[in-house]
Amino acid sequence: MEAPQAPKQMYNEFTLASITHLSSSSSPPTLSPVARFCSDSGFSELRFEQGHEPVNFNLQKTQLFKLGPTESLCILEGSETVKETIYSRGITIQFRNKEESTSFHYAFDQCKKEVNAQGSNLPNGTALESKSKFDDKIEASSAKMYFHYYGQLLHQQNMMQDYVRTGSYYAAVIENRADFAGRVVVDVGAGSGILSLFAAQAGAKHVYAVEASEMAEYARKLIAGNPLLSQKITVIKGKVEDVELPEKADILISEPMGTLLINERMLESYVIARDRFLVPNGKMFPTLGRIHMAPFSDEYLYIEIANKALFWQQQNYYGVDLTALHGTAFQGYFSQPVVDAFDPRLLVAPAISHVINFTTVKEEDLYEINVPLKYTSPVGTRIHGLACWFDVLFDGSTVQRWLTTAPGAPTTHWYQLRCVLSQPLYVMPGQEIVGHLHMIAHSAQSYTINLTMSVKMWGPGAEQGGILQTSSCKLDLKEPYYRMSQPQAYSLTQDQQPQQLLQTQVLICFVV
Ligand SMILES: C[S@@+](CC[C@H](N)C(=O)[O-])C[C@H]1O[C@@H](n2cnc3c(N)ncnc32)[C@H](O)[C@@H]1O
Repeated sequence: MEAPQAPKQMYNEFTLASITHLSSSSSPPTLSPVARFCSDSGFSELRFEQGHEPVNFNLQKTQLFKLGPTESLCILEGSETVKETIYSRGITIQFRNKEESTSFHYAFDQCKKEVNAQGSNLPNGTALESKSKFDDKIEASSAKMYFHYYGQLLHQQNMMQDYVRTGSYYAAVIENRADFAGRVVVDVGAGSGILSLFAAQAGAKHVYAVEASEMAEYARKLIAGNPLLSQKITVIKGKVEDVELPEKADILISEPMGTLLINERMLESYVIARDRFLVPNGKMFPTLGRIHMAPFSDEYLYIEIANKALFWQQQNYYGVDLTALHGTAFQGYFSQPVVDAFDPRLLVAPAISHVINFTTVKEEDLYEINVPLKYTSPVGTRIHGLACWFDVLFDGSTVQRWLTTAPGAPTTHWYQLRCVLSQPLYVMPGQEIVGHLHMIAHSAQSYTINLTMSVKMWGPGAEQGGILQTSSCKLDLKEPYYRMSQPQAYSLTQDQQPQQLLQTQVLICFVV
């Protein structure tokens, strides 16, 4: 067969013999319509012009089939939704001759190739073509910023310099040599490659270090700089959702934890890597994670946040009354979770824990997490919200090791997180606090948090379960307020019973 002649110009115009819309096949075919490849609207389109009403087919979603030498069928997938049913649109094209048909098909294929090559770099920045499970659920702009961040050495250094974190990983690996020696390891999100190097030190047979960001190049360099270990490590640049590995892994190692454990949504990638690469009953380091939640009382923090909105209470800011925006600003400040290291004496009751077992959890289970809350306050105080932190377990065959981010424990770069209520709750000693912490994943690699806390009636009538006060807030885990103070000595004027609370905290953090 003769190779088709390239059309003189791409994005060409073709005069056709006729076109027929499949959805209105009873109407007579329109004569001498024009088909044009263009990108006027920012998308690459195939435009059919017939009279006044052009019909546009987005090339990303369009397929072209040959029905005969001069007849073709053009289908635009899923172009219309009627009552939740998705319909495609189709047009049969009659060409004036074989040559024009060939030329049109060639132009179509070339434009299609260009569109696919552009991928997520389309003019409006939207990724129309889903390439992987990751791209399906994560906004391209978020992923771009995320991997740009991790592609920089300074951010990898920041994590490596968290010695609580990195030291715990090192100890967990080296103390559990038996789990690594002679085994195939996959490092999920290898970053600088540091965990791969630990695994190689522990005698791994081979380590596949999978890293999606530009950091993969630095990891190669770092690993090559350690020749005794480098023979055993292969760096693979790509997302764990997409890459292929030559063999299955006996053990996965990863550091997929974000603020509150779940921020960044990397746990999902860890679970996908498990399903793609791990042998049945293979090990995962870390093995499980727990989110701990406890009510707290912190008058200073509350006032600090409320005061931020005071700016908007000015009635004469260069002659302008700002008060119309005070309410919005006030709510805005309370929609930011606070990240800092706080004194554990601020906790009002023992924590409740939500366990995520990485070896069994389904990826979808991480899309929405709902934790019922129930506490009894041992003291009378004002509750300002919910304090949260996490820990992970390395369930080694030799040693079980925990890495904790609890308040009062050595501070990590994750600190702790507090959801602050704009309406604090008053509790009496012995009163019950109930509520929910509801976390819903969003496409910017984080979660929307809905917190509701209620204080049940105390005293006569409490058996009826009446509710006195309810307070709730909605926060975006992606937009925290980094307060980052070191633990401070809090004065006893905050209605605290330090000794009792300290004991509570010790119980929560270290009895596992
Ligand atoms: C928290 S850092 C940990 C880096 C390194 N493992 C360490 O412990 O120092 C997470 C790393 O995983 C990478 N990453 C995140 N999601 C990924 C994915 N789906 N596929 C491959 N790498 C990913 C990030 O680019 C980042 O370098």
